[in-house]
Amino acid sequence: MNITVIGTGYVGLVSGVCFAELGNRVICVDKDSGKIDTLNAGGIPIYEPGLKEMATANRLAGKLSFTTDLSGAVRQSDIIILAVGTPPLPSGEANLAYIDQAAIEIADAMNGYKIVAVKSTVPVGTNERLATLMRARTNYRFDSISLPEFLREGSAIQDTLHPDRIVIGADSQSAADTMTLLHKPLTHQIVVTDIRSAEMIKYASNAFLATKISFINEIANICEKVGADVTQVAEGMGYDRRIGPSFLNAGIGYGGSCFPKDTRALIQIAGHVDYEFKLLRSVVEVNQDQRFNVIRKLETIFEGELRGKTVAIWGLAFKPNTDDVRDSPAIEIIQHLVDNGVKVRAYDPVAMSNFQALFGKARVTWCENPLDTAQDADALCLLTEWDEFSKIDLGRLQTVLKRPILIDGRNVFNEENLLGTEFVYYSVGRPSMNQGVKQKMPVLQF
Ligand SMILES: NC(=O)C1=CN([C@@H]2O[C@H](COP(=O)(O)OP(=O)(O)OC[C@H]3O[C@@H](n4cnc5c(N)ncnc54)[C@H](O)[C@@H]3O)[C@@H](O)[C@H]2O)C=CC1
Ligand SMILES: O=C(O)[C@H]1O[C@H](OP(=O)(O)OP(=O)(O)OC[C@H]2O[C@@H](n3ccc(=O)[nH]c3=O)[C@H](O)[C@@H]2O)[C@H](O)[C@@H](O)[C@@H]1O
Repeated sequence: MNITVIGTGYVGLVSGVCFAELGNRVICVDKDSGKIDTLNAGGIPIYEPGLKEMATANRLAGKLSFTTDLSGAVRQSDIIILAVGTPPLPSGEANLAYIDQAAIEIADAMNGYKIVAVKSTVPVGTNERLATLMRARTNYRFDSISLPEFLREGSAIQDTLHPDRIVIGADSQSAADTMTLLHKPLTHQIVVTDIRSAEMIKYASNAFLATKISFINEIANICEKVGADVTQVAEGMGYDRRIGPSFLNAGIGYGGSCFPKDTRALIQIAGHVDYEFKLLRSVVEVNQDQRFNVIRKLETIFEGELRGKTVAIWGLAFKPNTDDVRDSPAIEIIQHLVDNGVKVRAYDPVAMSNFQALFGKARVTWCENPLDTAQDADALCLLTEWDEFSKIDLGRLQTVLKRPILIDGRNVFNEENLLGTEFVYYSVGRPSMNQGVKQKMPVLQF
């Protein structure tokens, strides 16, 4: 099929490349000419394992091209996929300005029947509103499809080529059939729904996953007080097929461009129809507070006096295998530290320049590798579980730090790693793992 994908962020680029990989002819469009130039020169504007190789192969095979010419691309295609950003407004609502603009541009470029599918995450009712917007500008017939995306950054190709399910929201049977045919090589688990339900499935899925994370983080916080180990608790829970083992890793809370944005947007969507989503409000609140446990642990160790201390930070991306720092918990943690007179030394294997662009280069010492970062620091905080960090020899690390203090925000290290070291070690919800920490568990009263 001939497909145009509009927007070359994570979603647009990965789905465009994967549709080409499946044998379709794909044109990826972006209004950012810098991104298109990079793509045409064989580069990739995001860090995503395996994407560059697959994009290059399909581009050289003539199945994939990149352009800023939206109308030219639309005219050559039967299916238009919208994958532009829907970032949050200060109110928490999704900013639909980009998608509205793209829909207008598509309508103005129409030259015959097309399917217009929205992969961007949009509030319930948006597809209908976009269709109205387009119908006011074109007499050509088109069908709207809600095509929510469930890929994760860092494993985006695997998630796209082997999805758990594909959701197609449609009000036209023939358009639903065409989209089913397009996705058939990927999975048999194709769910066709009405458009509003498809839009809701996306928000409900992200909100549920965020709920799992905040739930296990609260369990971890209680574990720290009652002397249980959250990793054992999560394992024991996860064998129950009704619960499942994934998304039960306690840590510093979720970040990224989607969970924080989509949970807030769903609260707003509910609010617009006079429903207070109390559970989701708490999920957001718990998540917001969880990152400050790192600071609270530092304060406990330094008896409230952080000013003048040097703290090393390992990891700036919101998760490993991505250079994305949007809503990364590291931002607020570092902000709090520098605001309170702490000298911060930071390192991330791939996300450093994106972090600097967002946070500014001043006020932090940027380092070249994990050990250089830890040099003469009073404490080290691990915020992203990159493989590079888990492979570090803690015996060696101990010798470069001024004081062997390690706050492991992602439960990366185990007892074996710590054996023979003198680390003051705190992790998340694993009080029995705490080393060198004077902490007496209370006698539990019933
Ligand atoms: N990042 C992710 O992992 C996932 C994102 N989503 C959703 O997918 C959507 C896109 O997200 P990202 O890929 O992260 O977006 P992004 O913000 O990284 O990229 C969007 C791209 O669209 C381009 N764009 C905006 N308006 C345009 C126009 N009129 N014409 C051509 N290009 C235009 C921008 O220049 C930008 O390059 C969002 O709604 C997001 O919530 C859904 C699942 C996963
Ligand atoms: O809508 C989206 O954009 C995407 O959002 C998430 O994908 P992503 O944000 O790329 O990454 P995740 O792997 O879900 O991690 C999100 C955050 O949760 C944290 N997390 C995840 C899992 C866990 O057990 N514990 C935990 O703290 C991660 O560290 C990270 O900060 C969803 O997993 C995707 O299905 C969805 O398509």
